[in-house]
Amino acid sequence: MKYFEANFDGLVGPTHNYAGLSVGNVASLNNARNTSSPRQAAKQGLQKMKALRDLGMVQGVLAPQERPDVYTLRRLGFTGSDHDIISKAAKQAPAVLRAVCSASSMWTANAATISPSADTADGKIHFTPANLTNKFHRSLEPDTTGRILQAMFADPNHFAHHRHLPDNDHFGDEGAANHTRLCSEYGARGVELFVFGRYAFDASKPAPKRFPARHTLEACEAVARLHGLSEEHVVYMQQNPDVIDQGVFHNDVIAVGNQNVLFYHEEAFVEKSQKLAELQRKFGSASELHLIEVKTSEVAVDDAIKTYLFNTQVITLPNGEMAIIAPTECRENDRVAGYLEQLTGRGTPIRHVHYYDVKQSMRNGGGPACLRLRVAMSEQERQAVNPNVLLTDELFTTLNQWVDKHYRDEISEADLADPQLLQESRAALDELTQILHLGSVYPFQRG
Ligand SMILES: NCCC[C@H](NC(=O)CCC(=O)O)C(=O)O
Repeated sequence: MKYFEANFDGLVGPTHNYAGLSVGNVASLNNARNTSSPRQAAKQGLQKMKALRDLGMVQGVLAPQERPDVYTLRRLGFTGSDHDIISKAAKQAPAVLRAVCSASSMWTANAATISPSADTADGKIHFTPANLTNKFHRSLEPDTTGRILQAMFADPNHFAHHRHLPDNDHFGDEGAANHTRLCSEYGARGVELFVFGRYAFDASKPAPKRFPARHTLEACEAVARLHGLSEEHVVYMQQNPDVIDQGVFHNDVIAVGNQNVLFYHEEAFVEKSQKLAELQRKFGSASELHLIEVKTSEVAVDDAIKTYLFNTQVITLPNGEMAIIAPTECRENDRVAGYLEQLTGRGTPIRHVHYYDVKQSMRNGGGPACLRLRVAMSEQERQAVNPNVLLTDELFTTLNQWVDKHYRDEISEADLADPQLLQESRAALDELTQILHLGSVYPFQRG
C-alpha cells in the first residue's frame, strides 16, 4: 500500500496581530505592537500550501479559532454583552484582551502530537492536542483544536483521539514542534523522537535560567503511553538549556527530521552523542540514518534563530528526493543561503531548496515548519479524512476569496478593542465551517 506524509497547515485567523505575548520567542517580543496584516498573512500561508500541493504533496488545511475569546473573558469576571465585555477588558485589562485576541492557533505544529498507525499498538493514527500551558494565550487552544481534529479525522476505525494532558506546567506539552518521527519509509514502524526542555519532578537536572522551558519529559512520556508506542521505538532527548536561553523556544527552531534524515544544530541537545547513538540503534539498519549536523562554525545559533534555518520543512517529493521548504529569510542571510546551497550537493537525500515568503508569521516567531502539522498515512487512511479539508485548486481559490471577503488589511493594537472584530471573525468562521464541512466546532456555534 502507498504511504506518504500529509501536511495540515494552519489557516491564519482574522485577528492575526503582534502582541509580544511569547517571552523566550525573540521575534514575538521584537515585533510587539507592530501593525499586522491578517489578509496578507492568510494569503502567504495559502500560497505555501498551494506550492506544496503543486510539488505533488498531500496538503490539508486546519481551521483557525474563534477570537477574541470572550468566554475566557467571562471566566475572568467580565460581564454583560460580548460588546460590553470587550470594551471593559480593553479599559481594565488590555494585556489580557491582547492575549485572548491572538491568532496563535495558526502554528499547527503546536496543535497536537500525532503517531502514525505503523507505530501504535492498535494500528490507528493517534492524536493528542497540546495543552500549551506555558503561555496563557496558547493555553486557550486545546479544546477547540481537539474538536477540529475530530471533525477532520472522524473515522474511529482509523483515528484515535485523546484529551490534552492536564493543564499544568508539570505536563507542559507543545505538541509536534518537539516531536520528530524518523523511519525508513512512511509505512514502516519508525522511531519517535520526543524533545523536552526540562524535568518536571527533578530540580537537580539542567534547565534554562533566562527563558522558560515549555515542554517537560513527563509530558512526552505521557503522550508516548497514550499513543501505545513501544519503548524500543521511542527516544527522549533534552534540549540544550543554553540554546533555550538564546531563544530556541521549541526544538523545531534548531532541528528538523524526515524519514531517514535528522538535520540539527551542533548545540541542539544535552548528552548528544549518547542520545544520537540510541537513536541510531533504535532506528535499526533497514536504511541508512543521515545525521546532518550543522556546526556552530558554519551557522551560529543566533543566525539559525534569525533565519529559521531549522524551522524548514524537509519533505519527500513523489520521486523520492527530499526538498527543504525554507523561509525567504534564509536566502537573505549569506551564510545560511551558502550553507543550504552546498547541502543539496553533499550526497544526502536533500536535493532541493525552495523559498517561500511567510514574513507575517515569521514576525511572531513562526516559520514554515511551525505552520504545519504532519500526518503520515496510507492511501486508505487518507480516504477516511474529511475530504473537504484537503487542498485542491478549487479550495485554494475559494479560501482566497473567503479571505478577501472577511479579513482586514491591517490590525493595530487599538483595533483589538473594536467589538466589530468579533462579529467579523464569527461571520468568517461560520462560513469557513461550511466550506470545510466541519460542523459546529466553535463555541459561538454551540450555544
Ligand atoms: N511554533 C511557533 C509558535 C510561535 C508562537 N508565537 C506567538 O504566540 C506570538 C504571538 C504574539 O506575540 O502576538 C509561540 O511563541 O508559541
